[in-house]
Amino acid sequence: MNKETRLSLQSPSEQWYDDEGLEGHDITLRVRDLDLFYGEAQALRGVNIDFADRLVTAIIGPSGCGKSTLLRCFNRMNDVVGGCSTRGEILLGNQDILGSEIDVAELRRRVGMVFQKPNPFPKSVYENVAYGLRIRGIRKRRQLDERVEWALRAASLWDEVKGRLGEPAFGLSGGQQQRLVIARAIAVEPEVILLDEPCSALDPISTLKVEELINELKQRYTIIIVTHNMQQAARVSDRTAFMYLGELIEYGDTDQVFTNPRVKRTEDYITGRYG
Ligand SMILES: Nc1ncnc2c1ncn2[C@@H]1O[C@H](COP(=O)(O)OP(=O)(O)OP(=O)(O)O)[C@@H](O)[C@H]1O
Repeated sequence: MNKETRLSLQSPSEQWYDDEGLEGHDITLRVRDLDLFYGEAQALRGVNIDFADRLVTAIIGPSGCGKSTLLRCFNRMNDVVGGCSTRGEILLGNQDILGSEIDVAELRRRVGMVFQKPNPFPKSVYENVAYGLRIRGIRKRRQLDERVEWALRAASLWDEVKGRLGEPAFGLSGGQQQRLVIARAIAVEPEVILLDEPCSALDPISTLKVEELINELKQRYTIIIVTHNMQQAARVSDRTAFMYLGELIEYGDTDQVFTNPRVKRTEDYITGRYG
């Protein structure tokens, strides 16, 4: 985003947009003047934000501020909500993903999503990861085996499941299921990984494992995480976006946002004055 665009986004002390930490990173997703309506109700208001490759960006803000709505725009999950409409642009590379000509299945391969509750398919551990690969035309058993192993290793799960690949995924613990879902997403080589409260249903040890995994995965992907947990946002993210009532209020380096927020509203939220 050029400086003029940046400045035009800021009305003093109401909003703050700082993209200084983004140098040296490719911008994967560019959101421009994004408005979203559920019927008559406006849930996103003029959102402008860039997300960079090989960084983790946390989206924080009080309940109902539009975090999940924004995240769901990135792989068109809002399409299934009747009466939902958008204005503006979201560019993935050079392509506006809100366009009607977009192949939504291919978009969801490029932009993988992990939800609050682990949602493995009712299939074996192996088939959960192999499923998307088969859809992409990989049929040879050896190739599938290699790719499944690679994804499970990348999701830090291989050692725990290598002896039970044929068993139902539902037999895994919640934390293992969440890492399996992450393996399923990365098997098909996405560019962006969306995480919507990925640890809220997990115990502290599983949470730690998923956070460690996020830290490893960021070496290869653009990661965007919605979380209510301030400590988690501070631990796992490089960049933080604070939203309030559908607007992006503050965006900057995570350390700066947490230690020296530029907008009073961000400070109030971070210090627990509301939300
Ligand atoms: N399917 C829907 N239909 C109508 N309104 C919706 C729908 N989903 C969300 N909303 C509304 O849009 C606004 C933003 O909701 P959203 O779920 O994105 O917020 P959030 O910040 O993720 O909240 P939370 O932290 O509680 O998950 C809220 O006012 C919510 O009631």
